[in-house]
Amino acid sequence: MLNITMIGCGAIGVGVLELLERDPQLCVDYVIASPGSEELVRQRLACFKNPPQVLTALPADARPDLLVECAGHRAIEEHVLPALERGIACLIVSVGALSEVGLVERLEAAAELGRTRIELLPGAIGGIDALSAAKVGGLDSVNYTGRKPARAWKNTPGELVCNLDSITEATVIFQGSAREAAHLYPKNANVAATLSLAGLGLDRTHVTLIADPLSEENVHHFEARGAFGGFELSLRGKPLQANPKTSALTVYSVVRALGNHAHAISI
Ligand SMILES: NC(=O)C1=CN([C@@H]2O[C@H](COP(=O)(O)OP(=O)(O)OC[C@H]3O[C@@H](n4cnc5c(N)ncnc54)[C@H](O)[C@@H]3O)[C@@H](O)[C@H]2O)C=CC1
Ligand SMILES: O=C([O-])CC(=O)C(=O)O
Repeated sequence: MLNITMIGCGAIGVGVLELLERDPQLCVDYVIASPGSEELVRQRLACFKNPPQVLTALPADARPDLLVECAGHRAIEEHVLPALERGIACLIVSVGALSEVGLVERLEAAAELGRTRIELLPGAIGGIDALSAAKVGGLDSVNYTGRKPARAWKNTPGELVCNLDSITEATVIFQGSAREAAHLYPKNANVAATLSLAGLGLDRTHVTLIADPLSEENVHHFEARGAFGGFELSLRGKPLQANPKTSALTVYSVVRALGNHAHAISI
């Protein structure tokens, strides 16, 4: 059995815990919450048969097999970097945090120091295996478009581009590099960052973000061209009820990755 620590327990975290209840090979012992939110998180977990312990930091003597981040960009600096230095293998969904200049190198150095690894999860997108394989032969272009219902862009800079409550047609709210998208939209452009880290890099991956009042889905579309040929993928993700910014596939991606660490066959 693998002992797991989970950072953050919101829409993704609760969804993951619900699914892991079925798997005797995976046990989440600790949930790390933001200071001040511990009681709220304990209430969220009250319905679980064996709720994890809720803390604000990993105890100094704790030695989980895996740490999985489901919290947000700040959690990478706060929890993932120190855990890597302590030799704890980490899986993260807030991949957009790696758009901060120098953070990739610091994570690499921390993992080398701790003789461990950090795994960037695909989250809401697919095709990362093919894209990163295509990169080996050389890529010419990767273009990504993220289209979400207007409500998913609340409390983002998209509110300065258009009135999200009154737009009647799909409206482009951002065009630029994946690095800029991930920085401006930390809760909506992790996919852009993941595609760029697998492919052409944060500065050469072109990103378009769209608020679509007529859509009920989070649609992730990308096209890649290179020595391998070309491919395009359109993924129409169902948003989570608990957080319309986040697609349900992100939860399943975390559960799949954790299962792959525990089970005899990984796929
Ligand atoms: N790679 C991907 O495809 C996707 C990645 N994400 C990432 O996952 C994150 C979480 O998504 P949701 O669960 O939907 O958000 P949420 O807002 O429902 O839950 C996040 C939880 O983490 C907690 N939290 C935030 N910062 C923390 C910290 N530094 N330490 C401990 N706890 C912290 C919050 O209090 C909250 O309870 C997003 O912010 C985004 O960065 C989200 C969707 C897709
Ligand atoms: O969950 C999704 O659809 C994708 C998402 O929020 C992100 O890329 O940050």
